[in-house]
Amino acid sequence: MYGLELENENVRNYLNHLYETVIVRNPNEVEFHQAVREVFDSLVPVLVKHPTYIKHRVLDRLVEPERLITFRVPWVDDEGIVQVNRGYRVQFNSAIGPYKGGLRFHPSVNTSIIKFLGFEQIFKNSLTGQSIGAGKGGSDFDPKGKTNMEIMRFCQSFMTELSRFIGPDLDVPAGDIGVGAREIGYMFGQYKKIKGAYEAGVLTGKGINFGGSLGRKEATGYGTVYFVAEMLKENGKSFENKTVVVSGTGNVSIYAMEKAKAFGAKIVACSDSNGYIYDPDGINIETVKLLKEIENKRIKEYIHIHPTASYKEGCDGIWSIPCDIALPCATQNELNQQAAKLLIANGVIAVGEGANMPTTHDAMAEFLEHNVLFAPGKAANAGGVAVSSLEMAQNSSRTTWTLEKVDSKLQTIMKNIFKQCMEASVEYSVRGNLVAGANIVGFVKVADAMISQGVI
Ligand SMILES: NC(=O)C1=CN([C@@H]2O[C@H](COP(=O)(O)OP(=O)(O)OC[C@H]3O[C@@H](n4cnc5c(N)ncnc54)[C@H](O)[C@@H]3O)[C@@H](O)[C@H]2O)C=CC1
Ligand SMILES: O=C(O)CCC(=O)C(=O)O
Repeated sequence: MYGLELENENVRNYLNHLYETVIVRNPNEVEFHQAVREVFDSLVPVLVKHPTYIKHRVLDRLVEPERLITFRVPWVDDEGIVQVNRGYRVQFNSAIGPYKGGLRFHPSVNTSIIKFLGFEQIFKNSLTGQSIGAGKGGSDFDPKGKTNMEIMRFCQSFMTELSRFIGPDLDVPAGDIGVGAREIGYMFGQYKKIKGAYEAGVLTGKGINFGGSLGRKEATGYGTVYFVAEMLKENGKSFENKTVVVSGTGNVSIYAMEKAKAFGAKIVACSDSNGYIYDPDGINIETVKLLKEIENKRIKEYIHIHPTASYKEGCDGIWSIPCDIALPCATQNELNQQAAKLLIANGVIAVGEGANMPTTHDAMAEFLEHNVLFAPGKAANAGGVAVSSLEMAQNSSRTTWTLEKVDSKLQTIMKNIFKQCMEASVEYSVRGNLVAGANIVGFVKVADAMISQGVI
């Protein structure tokens, strides 16, 4: 017993020291520090049991991206004025496959955001069971208020530079915040023009008529709900007749709402970056799709179509609405400790992260302490990148699968992820702690591959 405590302490010291090094080497990158801290916290028992990971300095290597590329993105707006943004691609880890991860266009994008997202992607992509490494990228470009032609010119300029660094067997970007099928289409067109070849597998999330996969658009949101459904089932519960609050009204949120509703839940609230709507009768998802996917309007317009609903400015208030299940699906650190306390006081039974790191460290601790079922983003939102990998498989074999086939594979993948996370939580004596389970399973596969491939 004493021996184990000593080993635990040695491992903790090693991790604390490494964490300090990460802070010193990556100053001011607070989101990246947060993502690293969460993973380190979970890995103590793994390193105690398998000191070989320390001997091979796997974590020391893992926290250092293989490559971080930044570049200038000049473009001309509709007034003929030259604008300049900054582009990023982090190629974090290629131990188990080509770099894979989305592109985010949002004014908040900086090195810290891109690195935290790329770091998360290592474990997430590993969890999918597919052969995909980890990358992430984007730009501080703000798509809000830009015309279609401005978006196209920006995407073309962005891809002109990015095209030097990507390829179907090298690095395969996709969408994220601010990047959907339209942007992927413009970037794909530019890549094709530059390369003079039709390399369908260079991007995923493409339009269905030029190599995109059926079911990719829905995959992240549906996958999140499939994962949460497994977590509820394990605890003798389900979505049936539950009240659900979902933040965001983007790609992930809309399809999480759609699947949760199909599973018998009532969605009472959703948001955008300006505010949130509350509809005690249940949100009409077709109206949300119309406003957001077709008309590109703010969510406050919803109340003009459904007068039973109300609208409030500001996004944080959404967590004060009583619900059984909360699905944060908008952005990082959108659910803080105060919000967690409110949700708990109002009787929340489960939280599923559709977004990447939407829950702050303190808020997550609050949920775990109060036995709220908690599905971490790395596991719960892995369905998107998993179906991206299925898109790559279809592109390589020049085939197109039916929606039923893709969705059935997605369900199997999400069930497997849940099962593995659960089993790891049991093996390492933290039964039901899926944060630890996800970090452990995601880590072990990549770590073993890194050791097998030598010091590179
Ligand atoms: N698109 C995908 O396949 C995947 C996305 N994710 C994550 O899911 C989250 C949402 O991504 P998407 O739905 O693709 O993006 P999106 O651009 O389609 O939608 C983002 C939504 O979040 C809202 N939002 C943005 N900033 C906000 C803020 N500061 N406060 C409140 N709301 C805000 C926007 O108004 C919008 O409704 C992100 O964290 C992303 O990294 C994770 C896995 C895959
Ligand atoms: O589909 C992909 O490649 C990436 C999805 C993504 O960016 C994510 O999982 O956060």
